[in-house]
Amino acid sequence: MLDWPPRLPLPTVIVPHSVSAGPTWLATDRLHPAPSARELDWLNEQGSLTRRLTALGAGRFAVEPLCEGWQLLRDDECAALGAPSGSEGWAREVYLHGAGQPWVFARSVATRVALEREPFALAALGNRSLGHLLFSDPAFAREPIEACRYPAELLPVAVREAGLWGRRSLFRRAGLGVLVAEVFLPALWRADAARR
Ligand SMILES: C=C(O[C@@H]1C=C(C(=O)O)C=C[C@H]1O)C(=O)O
Repeated sequence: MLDWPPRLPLPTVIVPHSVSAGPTWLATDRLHPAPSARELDWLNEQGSLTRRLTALGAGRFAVEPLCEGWQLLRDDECAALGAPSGSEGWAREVYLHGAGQPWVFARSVATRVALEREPFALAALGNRSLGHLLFSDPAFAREPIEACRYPAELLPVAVREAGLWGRRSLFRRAGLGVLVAEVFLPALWRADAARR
């Protein structure tokens, strides 16, 4: 029997998986569905998260560096930094631990061009909190906070989960922009609920 029309093999659709594109960030009052009041309270925190986590953990706060180095920044990061797509920058990824548990995953980035122009000790922080540096220097101005459901594939494997709330904001000092993104992990919500 003639096989006509020929049965073509199912097309293999290769969906390019680009982590370089990154998440879509929105102002916290434009998120849909809207976060709960408790989630918004954390997402909109204007003060130092380091300070708030330290208070929630009754003083038990620690920064655990996960990875740091030069890399090509994601498109959403370049856009927020006002840098050309594919710019190189320093990336610092850490857990912020409260009461001995990872409560927040944070990724902070700045372009190489900006760091060469306006030196800043981002690469030399180790387990000291970046928040102390940013909030103790009045020359830093913070831009509005944006949030998203942070893509699971951008999280460390140990805490990888879909749908976690992330927020970011840009801290500016002269020609330097430090973009700080923080993702709230389930242990933080449990600790916060237990405190209320
Ligand atoms: C920006 C702050 O600094 C925190 C400290 C970080 C670090 O040490 O890498 C990263 C993100 C922060 O949440 C803050 O305390 O608000």
